[in-house]
Amino acid sequence: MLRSKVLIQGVMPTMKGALELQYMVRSCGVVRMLCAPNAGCGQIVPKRRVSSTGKSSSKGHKDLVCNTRIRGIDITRDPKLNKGMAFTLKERQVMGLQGLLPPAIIPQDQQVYRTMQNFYRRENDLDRYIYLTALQERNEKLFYRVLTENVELMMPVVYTPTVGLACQKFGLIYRKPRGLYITEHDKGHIYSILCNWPETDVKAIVVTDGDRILGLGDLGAYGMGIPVGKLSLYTALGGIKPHQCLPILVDVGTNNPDLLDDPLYIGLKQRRTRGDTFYDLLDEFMEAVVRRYGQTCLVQFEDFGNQDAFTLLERYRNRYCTFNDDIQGTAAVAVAGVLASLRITKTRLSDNVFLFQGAGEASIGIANLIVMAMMEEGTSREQALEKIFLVDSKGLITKDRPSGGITEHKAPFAKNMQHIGDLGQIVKAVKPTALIGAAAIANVFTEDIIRDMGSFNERPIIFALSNPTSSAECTAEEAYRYTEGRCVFASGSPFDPVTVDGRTFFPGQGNNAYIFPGVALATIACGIRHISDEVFLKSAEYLAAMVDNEHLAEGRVYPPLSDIQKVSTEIATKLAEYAYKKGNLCAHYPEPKDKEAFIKSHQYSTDYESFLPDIYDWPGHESQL
Ligand SMILES: O=C([O-])CC(=O)C(=O)O
Ligand SMILES: [Mg+2]
Repeated sequence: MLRSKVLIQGVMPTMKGALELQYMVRSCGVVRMLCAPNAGCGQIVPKRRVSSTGKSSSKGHKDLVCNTRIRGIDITRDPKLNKGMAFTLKERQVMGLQGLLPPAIIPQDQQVYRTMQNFYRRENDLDRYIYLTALQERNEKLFYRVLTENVELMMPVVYTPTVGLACQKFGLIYRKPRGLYITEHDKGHIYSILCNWPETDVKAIVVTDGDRILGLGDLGAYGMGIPVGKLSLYTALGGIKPHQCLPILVDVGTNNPDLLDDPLYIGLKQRRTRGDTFYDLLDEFMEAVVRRYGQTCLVQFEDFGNQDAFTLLERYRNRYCTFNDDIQGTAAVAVAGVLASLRITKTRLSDNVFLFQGAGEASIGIANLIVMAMMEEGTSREQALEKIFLVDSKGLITKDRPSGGITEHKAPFAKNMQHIGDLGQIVKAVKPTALIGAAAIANVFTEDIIRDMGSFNERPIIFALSNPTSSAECTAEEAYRYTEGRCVFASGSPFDPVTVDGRTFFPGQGNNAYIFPGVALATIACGIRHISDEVFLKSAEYLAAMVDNEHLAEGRVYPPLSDIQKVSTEIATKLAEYAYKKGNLCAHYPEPKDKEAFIKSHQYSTDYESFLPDIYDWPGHESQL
């Protein structure tokens, strides 16, 4: 192989450093200056990360982000490589970018400023969603920098509630393919479709079939917005590297008549295929994931229909590395909120009586985790089940309910009492200490119901968990106002602070976003093979312990959203400690001593990589030149 020293010619006088730049050229003429002598093909080895403030940062690993043969305009078209106008003069010269960019060199800090200006100029959240999506597709590092620095402002845009609207309008706002679409016609070829995905280092997949998108129902292929949004939070909150994340939509049709008639619909125009054909397709999918990405590739199931969600979780939980966010993630965040509430109500968990409006994925998931937590307190399973009441579309779940419809998941909670249909009457009969809504029936917590909760309890717990905001069981304002500010409130979608009688309350957002990024980060870092319910109970306990007394005094049962990245890292660290202590949970050994440093070493950095490391810093460079 011919290697020679090359001097860059014809650069501006200010770039004296560039004139001295030496790099290697292969006989074929392809510039190799980005590869360290021992690096694998295409691997950037930056000398160090330089943050926008000019400080070196040790956060994050070096990433396999760049095919070094990409040059010129193609670099600016690759969101993983593109830095916009932040490319330095040296980089522009060496990488064939001169003339393709305006002459100004604009560092990332200034790009952030410009991005924020553009963000604020948009008139509504859907436009802001479209703007941020375009940024993500143009300059990934900049997108994650603005998102991580403005979580409170932007999470409601890239995630709940706006992502719900974005899914509803997906046909209209669709620009570019993001993620993989697998249809039932791909049966027998799913592995080769996974091979079409350009990244080989995928560690986490979020998959949906679009059957129950948030509380909005069947949105079919428009549901792709959900895996995309969830995985944006994997990176923004958990620090999981974007190239390790893969959003997938499994399209087996939709039963939504509006979509079947919609000329903009992007999915298969057919009614949903269910039953064995559907399960066989999912079986092939899971096998293909393992074949392509290995056994420790995490698969998060999201927004599947109720029955399928339970069936698939049972089918795969002990065979693959998987969890269902709507059952287990939501359960953990709700239980965390309840555990924190107990410090306000000054009760034990087992002293409480829970009434769930809804008996679907979320309610059953939460109810089961509460049973586990009560058993940890020393209560028997039978006694714990007695304290939990479920209401579904046919009313209270009782043993000999005339209307039936009691599935195996609801059955353990069925009560030996007379059947009551109306929620208001059920609340009066049961007198719960905690009322939890998760059935996406908007405004079902009426003024009377909320007032009743306030009359039975000094500090009633009221959680309106349904998403998006339009599906919430009541607003934060209603809950606080009708209980004279005495309730402990949380909701699935964000609500603004509420002032009642001169006191301001900060409603907590009991959204699984407090849980899944941390669980995913620990799973990926440690190679946790199977994610047990205990992992979620532990996560709930860790999260509840992060709520300090000042927060509780303001009515918050979760740490402030502005701390959610810290929370995710801490949950991941504690889970790593737990998983290694348990002994057989992890695939990745040897066990790291400092779990926090270990977890952090897996996290993404939003700092731009330097494309021109100083080759003099490469060990052994002298012998290469
Ligand atoms: O996405 C969210 O905001 C929470 C969630 O999983 C759901 O509501 O299905
Ligand atoms: Mg969900």
